[in-house]
Amino acid sequence: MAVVPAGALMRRAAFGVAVVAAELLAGKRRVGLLVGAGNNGGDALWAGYYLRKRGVAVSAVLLTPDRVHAEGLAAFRRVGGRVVPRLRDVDLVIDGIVGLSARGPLRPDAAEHVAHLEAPVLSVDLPSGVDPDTGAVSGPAVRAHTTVTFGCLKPVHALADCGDVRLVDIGLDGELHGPDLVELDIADIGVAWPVPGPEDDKYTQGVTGIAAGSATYPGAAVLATGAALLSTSGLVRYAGPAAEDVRARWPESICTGSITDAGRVQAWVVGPGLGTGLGAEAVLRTVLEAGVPVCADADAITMLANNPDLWDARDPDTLLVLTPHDREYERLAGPVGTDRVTAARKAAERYNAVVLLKGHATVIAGPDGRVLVNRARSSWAATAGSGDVLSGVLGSLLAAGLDPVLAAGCAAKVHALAADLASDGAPIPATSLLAALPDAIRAVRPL
Ligand SMILES: NC(=O)C1=CN([C@@H]2O[C@H](COP(=O)(O)OP(=O)(O)OC[C@H]3O[C@@H](n4cnc5c(N)ncnc54)[C@H](O)[C@@H]3O)[C@@H](O)[C@H]2O)[C@@H](O)CC1
Ligand SMILES: [K+]
Repeated sequence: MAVVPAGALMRRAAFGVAVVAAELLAGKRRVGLLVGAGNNGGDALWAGYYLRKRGVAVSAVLLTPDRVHAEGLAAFRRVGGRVVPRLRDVDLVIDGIVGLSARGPLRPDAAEHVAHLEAPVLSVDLPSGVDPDTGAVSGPAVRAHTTVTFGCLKPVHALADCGDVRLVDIGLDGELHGPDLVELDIADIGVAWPVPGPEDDKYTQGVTGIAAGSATYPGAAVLATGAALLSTSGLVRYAGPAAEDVRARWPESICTGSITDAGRVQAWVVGPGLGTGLGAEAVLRTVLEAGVPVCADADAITMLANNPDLWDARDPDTLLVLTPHDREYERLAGPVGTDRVTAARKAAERYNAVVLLKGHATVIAGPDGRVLVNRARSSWAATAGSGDVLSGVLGSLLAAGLDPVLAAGCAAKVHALAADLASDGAPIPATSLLAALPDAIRAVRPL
């Protein structure tokens, strides 16, 4: 703002909104603006100005007429924009209610206008009512078909549903500091995913150990072992009471009934279906003492939360990835609350571990402060056994020697992708998600 003429950034932003609006209109001609008190409303008014100049009919509801962007309103009126009490018969709504300074849900009068909309909504910067920093929705909020944002993506775009997000360059290059959150894309994952080279054999690619399952829950062991087998070409060892079931389903795995004769591994997965009794505690202790990276999931997290003495089994330099859902997180570190990034960071720091907090937006925090986010495109992965598959994938990436934050990010993304591919619009069990892992890995691998 110090180096460009006053108002220039807003007009660039608004021009970007108008271009996307024209594209969404696809020849239709009536646009309605919802205009709030700040610069977000100013953007909407200026977008209305540019659309008017293209011959679009634009009407605007001023939610706070006494606090409106004065220049934007004057420009809008100059080209024949109309101020109306209520939007009627429009083909597209531009949401300029609140932007980056928003706090809390929509106020009742704004909520009332939004509740009756039938046309698709194009949100300026973010869907109003969604928290810009956390993506939390704590009351009425706009549901955006498309969001146009400026300069860089904000946390809300990675954490919440903003519809199709379009980024408009307004000339901030060089003025922005590095990102607070990173979302891995397919190319990042394709480059990182371990595949065998000409010099490799079954041992050089990392041996994954699976300490999971019980007489009651043998399926968790079968799913986690299968996921590890399908994710990399390294060997997989299973140790535990589900050895018979695992061997029957996965003859290529090496199965033993007890952790004590499992043999050497390069990483352990511990917890899925394991139970929380004394035997399970002994297994967890053995795994933590092994001095190799550990992915601790499900019952392992519960045991670590209930019995802090177990932490003493771990050499503090042993890499640990914890993969809690919200209830498991709560046992470890208290309620997650609405700020999932801060929650994941807090637990990562407290336990000197990588924390993968599961959710529609999965947040991964490293003890070094790095944070990755992966927003699933669907919710089909929210099914029983899905977490067992995730931990198996993650364990095999740890065994292959991937950095644990990267391993967690790659596992979360490929897991979500496998759910999408398997589902194709219908509910799926975790076995189908598992079966889709090879397709998901093929989809991220470079050509
Ligand atoms: N900072 C920049 O460089 C640029 C900012 N631009 C726009 O400016 C926006 C930020 O503008 P402002 O800082 O003026 O603030 P906003 O337009 O986000 O909010 C305006 C005011 O609304 C009130 N408010 C907060 N929460 C509310 C709620 N839940 N319901 C009703 N009212 C609420 C507050 O009094 C707040 O100050 C960005 O989102 C973007 O659209 C763009 O023009 C491009 C350049
Ligand atoms: K908005």
